[in-house]
Amino acid sequence: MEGKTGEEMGKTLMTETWLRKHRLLYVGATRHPFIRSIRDGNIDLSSFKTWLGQDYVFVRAFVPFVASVLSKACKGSDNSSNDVEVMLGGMAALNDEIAWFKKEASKWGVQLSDIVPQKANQNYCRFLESLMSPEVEYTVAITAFWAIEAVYQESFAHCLEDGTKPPPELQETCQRWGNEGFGQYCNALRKIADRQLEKASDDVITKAEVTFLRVLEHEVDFWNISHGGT
Ligand SMILES: Cc1ncc(CNC=O)c(N)n1
Repeated sequence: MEGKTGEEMGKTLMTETWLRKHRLLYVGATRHPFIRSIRDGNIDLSSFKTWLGQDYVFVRAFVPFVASVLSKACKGSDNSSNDVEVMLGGMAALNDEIAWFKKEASKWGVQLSDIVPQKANQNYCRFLESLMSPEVEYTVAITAFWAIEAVYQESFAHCLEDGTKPPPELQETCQRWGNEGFGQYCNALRKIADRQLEKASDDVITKAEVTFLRVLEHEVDFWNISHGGT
């Protein structure tokens, strides 16, 4: 064992522990009926349009959240230059994503300026705002960031697996979050979160775990919007 790092010895990282412990909720967030209906090709297109408009609102609120995590990274850790680069890549992708939402909305006849955020969306955005407070530790914020991205990555990658038949007009959506590059980006965020969690106090670890669970719950509620939730 001498000279080996924890990872080489197969030490279980915190995110792995949580994904096992909270498996049911994680599966609920990543295998939601909305995602299943895309994967199986029987999605009702009005649900898709609802999701599109609501997600645009969410993504706009997500940008300042990402900026706040990036700002915390600059202040904190010794590995900050790696962390900042990973997140800057995420910011660039968000710029592209907002342009994509506009293009997609016009394709589907969704008027983005008319979107009224639904209750679950408002709650999720308010939660993001609470995480932007300077009192929220970098470790807690990066855990939330990873979880938010990972849910979308895993959900849409699921729609691209062999034997699935997402409608051709939704392929691009699935690719956007289900592609390999986005998967690698999520892994990079996860590594940062695990590294931070390894050196965190019990108190911060507990806060991060609660935050992780809140993200999963908000994601489930968000998917529910497209199925007529409010
Ligand atoms: C509700 C929700 N969660 C996560 C994402 C993925 N992050 C950025 O696009 C998203 N677009 N929407």
